Amino acid sequence: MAPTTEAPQTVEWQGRQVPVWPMRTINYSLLLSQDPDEVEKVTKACLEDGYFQLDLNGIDGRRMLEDREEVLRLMHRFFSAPLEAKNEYGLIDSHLGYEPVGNRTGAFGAGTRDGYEMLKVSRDEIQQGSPRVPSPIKNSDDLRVLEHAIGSCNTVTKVILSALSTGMGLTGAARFENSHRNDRPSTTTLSMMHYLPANETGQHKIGHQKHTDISSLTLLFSDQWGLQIRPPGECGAREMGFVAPRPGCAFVHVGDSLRFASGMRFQSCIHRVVPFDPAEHRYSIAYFLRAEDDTMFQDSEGRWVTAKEWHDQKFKAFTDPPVWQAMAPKSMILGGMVEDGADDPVPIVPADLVKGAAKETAVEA
Ligand SMILES: O=C(O)CCC(=O)C(=O)O
Ligand SMILES: [Fe+2]
Repeated sequence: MAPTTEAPQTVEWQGRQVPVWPMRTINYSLLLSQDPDEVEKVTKACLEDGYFQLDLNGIDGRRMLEDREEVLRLMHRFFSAPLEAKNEYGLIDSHLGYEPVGNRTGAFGAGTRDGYEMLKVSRDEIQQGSPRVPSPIKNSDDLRVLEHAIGSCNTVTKVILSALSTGMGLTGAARFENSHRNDRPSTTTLSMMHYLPANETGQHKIGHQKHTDISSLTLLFSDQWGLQIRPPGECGAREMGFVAPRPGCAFVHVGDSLRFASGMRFQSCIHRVVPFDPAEHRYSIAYFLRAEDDTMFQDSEGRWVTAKEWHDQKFKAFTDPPVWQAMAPKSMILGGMVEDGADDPVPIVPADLVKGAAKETAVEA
């Protein structure tokens, strides 16, 4: 592996040095022309790591970056609206609608809840021209912002998917794009997340639980620290470490569906979100490119499932109460990826704001 990042190798978090994992950087403009070296590089990144930084600086990616800025502005406005307005439709479907803080398990496992609110907009609904979005962002300018962003994210992720098909030597109907056609129903969605400061949510509502994504590819934007990953290692995924935000880049990672579609050859990325600075509001945007609903693949337990079934079962595992979640196979939450040791090798030195959460981690480990 050839790491290409200027980020520090460790960073201080909660009183100890935590790794900042190096990773490959893929140039979007080169990928757009299917540059053979870049195709090989992105394929290797998915085979060996399951993630990479996508550099969108330059004429081809700049439009995506501008769309992202517009979405960020819209998010700030939306999330400051009253709860009743944001929750006008509630969670319409698991890939569509509003979820308040605390709907899922939190960053530090059983007994904690998540510390973010989230609005998801379905790509299919945007394409059909009748999206159900809450009134604070329902005017025509806002809908255009969402349409542009979803259009850009769709193009960018399809370019990556196409390079991966080529890199894996797939042809004709076997190419990954053929199970991600725009006119077929899917749970593909744009997800906008707002993590509240830990001192507002309290010590038991923090971050985002450790998981792999349901999706084929996730295109993730955030300027702020907080995302952690466990890179795959020879004896199972290694220690939790941070992903350094990079200007003009998106963090792209492989989710379960593409790992399954690759016959388990691609790595699915184990990640979670923790409060890097417990006093700040954190904003992130994730585009989840998902396979057509009726795509069949063999999951981590060897069962034949459709993309929609995997989506619904795993979403349920994310939102189930801890007792039920503990009964779900571990391969559900982590997509069959294996870990080496606990998330945090030594118990976290408790910072005042997350004292309860740190205790939970120590117990869990
Ligand atoms: O907020 C982030 O940076 C990551 C969110 C995430 O992992 C997810 O929504 O699946
Ligand atoms: Fe995720």
